[in-house]
Amino acid sequence: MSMGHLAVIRVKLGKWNGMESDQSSRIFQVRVMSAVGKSTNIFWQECSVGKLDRQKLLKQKGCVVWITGLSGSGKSTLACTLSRELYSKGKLSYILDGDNVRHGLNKDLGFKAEDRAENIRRVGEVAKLFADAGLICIASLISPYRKDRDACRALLPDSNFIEVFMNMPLAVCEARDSKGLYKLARAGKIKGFTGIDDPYEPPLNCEIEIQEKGSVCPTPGDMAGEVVSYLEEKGYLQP
Ligand SMILES: Nc1ncnc2c1ncn2[C@@H]1O[C@H](COP(=O)(O)OS(=O)(=O)O)[C@@H](OP(=O)(O)O)[C@H]1O
Ligand SMILES: Nc1ncnc2c1ncn2[C@@H]1O[C@H](COP(=O)(O)OP(=O)(O)O)[C@@H](O)[C@H]1O
Repeated sequence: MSMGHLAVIRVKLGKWNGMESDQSSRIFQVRVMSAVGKSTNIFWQECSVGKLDRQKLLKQKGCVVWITGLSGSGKSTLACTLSRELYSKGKLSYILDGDNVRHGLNKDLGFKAEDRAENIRRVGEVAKLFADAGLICIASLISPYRKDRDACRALLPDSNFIEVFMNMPLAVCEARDSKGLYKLARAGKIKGFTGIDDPYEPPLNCEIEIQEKGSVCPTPGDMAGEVVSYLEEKGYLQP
């Protein structure tokens, strides 16, 4: 038995020292003490309301839509358009945007490789909780390193992590430069800017790739439509 994961065993009937009993169902629980990371002497707490119950209530399935790409590639635009489109269909989503999360939960992190890794790890854990809550969690971060994104994927049952790669050429992102950051990076005023002097590792097996057709970028509505079609096809928008 993995000490990190399986913390509660349910046994039908029988008496056993050290077990708690639920009189009505005659189901007994063994509470297993675990050590996870630096936490010792901890117990997993079960609740009778589970993910399936919440999904039934919300009439949808919890999952993570993870949008990755360069600054200016359209991550936030897709996230917002998708959230609005889902809302209009009566589906509940929540956006975890890198820029926003760095205003609170991750305000102690910068842009060194280890800070970016910790940024992605924390958002991956929070996204997992949102998916467990039954929501369609839209994570929108540069998330430049493949191994960090793959670690987030590994937190969830495989099909519940939908990686969307904003495959926009650097030249397009730089020409947009809506925040003026590329200009500062080119002038050497920002060091370690993704795509300029810091790496971006494209996904090898993403579920959805958004790219130009010819040299025309799909509209925000088209990009969101592609993700909604995927979610519909895979049954995420049903109980
Ligand atoms: N050095 C450097 N490199 C890249 N981006 C930078 C940097 N410094 C600040 N910014 C701004 O921070 C936003 C990216 O934050 P993320 O949390 O998504 O980044 S990461 O996933 O940890 O790499 C990013 O927002 P987006 O443009 O929405 O991607 C930038 O506005
Ligand atoms: N599909 C698109 N077509 C045209 N312009 C877009 C599209 N998506 C985003 N943009 C524009 O590009 C800029 C950067 O988009 P944004 O969503 O902020 O990117 P990111 O979150 O990846 O940094 C914004 O000015 C936005 O309006």
